[in-house]
Amino acid sequence: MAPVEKKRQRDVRAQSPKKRQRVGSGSAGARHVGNQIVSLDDLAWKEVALPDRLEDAEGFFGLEEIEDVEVVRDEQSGKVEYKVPSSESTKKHGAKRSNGKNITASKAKKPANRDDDDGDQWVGFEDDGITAASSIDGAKHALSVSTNVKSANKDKKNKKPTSKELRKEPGLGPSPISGSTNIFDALNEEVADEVDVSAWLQISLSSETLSSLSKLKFSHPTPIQAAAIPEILNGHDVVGKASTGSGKTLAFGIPILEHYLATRKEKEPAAKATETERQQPPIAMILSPTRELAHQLSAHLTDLCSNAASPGPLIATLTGGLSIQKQQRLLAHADIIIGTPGRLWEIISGSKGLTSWLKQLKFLVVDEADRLLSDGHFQEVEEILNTLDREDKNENADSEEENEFAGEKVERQTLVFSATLQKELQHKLAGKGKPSGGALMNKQESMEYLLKKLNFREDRPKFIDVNSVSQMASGLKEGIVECAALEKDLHLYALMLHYPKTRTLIFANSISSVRRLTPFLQNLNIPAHALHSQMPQKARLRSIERFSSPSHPGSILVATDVAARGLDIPSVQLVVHYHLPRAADMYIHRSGRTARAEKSGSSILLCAPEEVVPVRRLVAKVHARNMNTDAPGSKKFFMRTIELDRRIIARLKPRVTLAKKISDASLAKEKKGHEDDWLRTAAGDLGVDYDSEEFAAQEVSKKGRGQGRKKAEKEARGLSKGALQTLRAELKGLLAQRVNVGVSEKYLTAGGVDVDELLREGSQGEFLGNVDGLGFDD
Ligand SMILES: Nc1ncnc2c1ncn2[C@@H]1O[C@H](COP(=O)(O)OP(=O)(O)OP(=O)(O)O)[C@@H](O)[C@H]1O
Repeated sequence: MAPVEKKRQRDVRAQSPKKRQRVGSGSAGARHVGNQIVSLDDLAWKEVALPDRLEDAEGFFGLEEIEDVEVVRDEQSGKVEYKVPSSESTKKHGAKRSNGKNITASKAKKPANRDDDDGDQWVGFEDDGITAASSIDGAKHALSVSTNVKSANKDKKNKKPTSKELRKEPGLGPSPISGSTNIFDALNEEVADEVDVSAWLQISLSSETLSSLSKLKFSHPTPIQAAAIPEILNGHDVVGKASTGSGKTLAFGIPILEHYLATRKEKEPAAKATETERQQPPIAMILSPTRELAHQLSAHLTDLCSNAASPGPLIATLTGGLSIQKQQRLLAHADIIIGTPGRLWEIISGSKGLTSWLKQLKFLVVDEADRLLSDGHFQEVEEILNTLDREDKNENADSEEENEFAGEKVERQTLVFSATLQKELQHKLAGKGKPSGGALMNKQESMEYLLKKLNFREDRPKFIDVNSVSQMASGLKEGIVECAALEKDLHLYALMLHYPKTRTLIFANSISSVRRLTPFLQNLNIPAHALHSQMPQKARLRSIERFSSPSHPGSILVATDVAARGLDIPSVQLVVHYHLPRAADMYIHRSGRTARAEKSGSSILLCAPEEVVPVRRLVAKVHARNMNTDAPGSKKFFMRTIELDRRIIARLKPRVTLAKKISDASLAKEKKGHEDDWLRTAAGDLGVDYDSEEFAAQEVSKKGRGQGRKKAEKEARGLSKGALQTLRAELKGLLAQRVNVGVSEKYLTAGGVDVDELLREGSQGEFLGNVDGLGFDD
């Protein structure tokens, strides 16, 4: 390998401690100095004199060069070593490191060649690969060194760092290496993958967590993270409320990771133990209202943890629709359990040894707490909570009711998060009144009840509300498209054409609507995927995967409210409410699938004339505080009415009519197939013959509700294969045709490309009437 000559430049970025650690461990090669391999920092760097005219150095402070160094990289491990001629190495370093074991450098035990570096704070390079930065204090120390150097650089005219100071930095800046192996560039790439995380120093976190955050490129905590993490680390119960997409997952995920790092890092790999050998109880249990959210939480925490620790915590995700046996095996060794209440309860109630371990949980997290309580999950949540606290019940209680709330204070911390919680609950919680029990509790009473059931370890959990003014993300723009109830499909299609190549989530209120709308849009060449709770779990995950795929930025997901909560799919730019959300909180959560993590996005309600009043009421509820307050941070709320040009709508109608006919026919045939199967099975069970024609004739003779729909279904079912093919061919022809918008020469095609062009060329007046674009420009 050719000897290389390299110039290095001080890298002024703050590096994460982990990075330093990694470089440090690479320098373990220094133990072999006698064999002419030295660490990067121990090479005989020479300072390069800069010409005077580079007085402010343009960032080139402390350029150093090195000669006669051979850079060797192990292809398999990627480890980099630096070889210098024997005489050079012994001249500079030989006397220093004859025995690797003795070279455990720390601030106190500096290598001999740094004896002249009095006052040096840098402790990142240690020869045994363990840096002082691996402790919490060390991390802060190391980061603050980098940060200080960075700010010193900003002020470089006043204070030029000495070469000694520069040597504190790893020196992996741009590298004009001559030679065939540009190994320094590879290292630089790694550094470029990380960001300055000094803004996180306000929270006391371990170096491993900081390193992970750096790799995730999370340069600063979000407000809910900054407020909640310290409270959780201090052992408090927390009820956290923050707008959608504001980072609530890591607000509880980071403290769980910190606990793991502090207590478990060195444990035996879990996979080695058998079920009966479980050594330690799980640290945390996280309850999620939906399967998709549970899997997403798991992925999010895995990202955080796997970057921070090896081995990282074992995360078991327990949701319905996937093999229960596999989940039971995972659960046996899990450090973190994430699950939907139904499957969790199924496993917990069927397992004998598990309960005693679960009682020792350190954290119970109730994500999307208000949803967990409603929508039929509550009974299972209650069962799980009762199980966790069973031993704590007062055996002498006179009545079952008294017993219900007689739980002793537990050790575990309880963390409750959502974008929609009512602060009033906190006050209620402190009150003496007994909740009115039974299934008919309203939502607020139910929440109060849940909070009591959660058996907080403190009398009053810390209530953190970082968005007391608005639950909606600040980058969200909202609008309404008014249209006749029977024209919603048409307007939906027109909207999709207005937003080509836009990742869009369409919400409908029923599974049957999702089943209908998805093929309808597909017939119109719109890349739609379905998501609802009756789909097999694997198909659900596949839909989300396809919808999220970066290679298909214009994917559409048609979903029920199963997708409304918590789902974090990158770059969803538009949410369309095909049906009005049933409640204000659902509007917030649905709309919260866009404009996440400080990005922007739009939410549009398709609204029939008779729905205008309920919409206004709903919107008023959501934005009530915004509209009534001058509080800082409140913005003037403005919901635009978006008018789609009638001429365009009229010209799209034939396509839509055909697409509907085709999808209705396919659905009716499918439905008939299912019905026949069901009736045949039922008839078989009863021991009678089933004749579908005879059954249909009897149905038709009955009068009453639903006969119109049934008739339409029958007609759709009656379309022959050939007729269906003719319709498809007709639609194909229409999709390929221009849609003349009258005055304009422009045209639409199903691909939507021409709409783009239309808008770009200033013809939007033609296309959109008097609306500015879609009304979201300011
Ligand atoms: N400190 C941070 N800096 C930048 N991005 C972050 C940070 N913390 C989290 N994120 C990102 O923000 C996005 C939203 O986070 P998360 O899903 O936790 O939001 P949420 O508040 O739980 O939303 P919802 O209420 O909809 O469930 C995620 O993509 C996450 O990776």
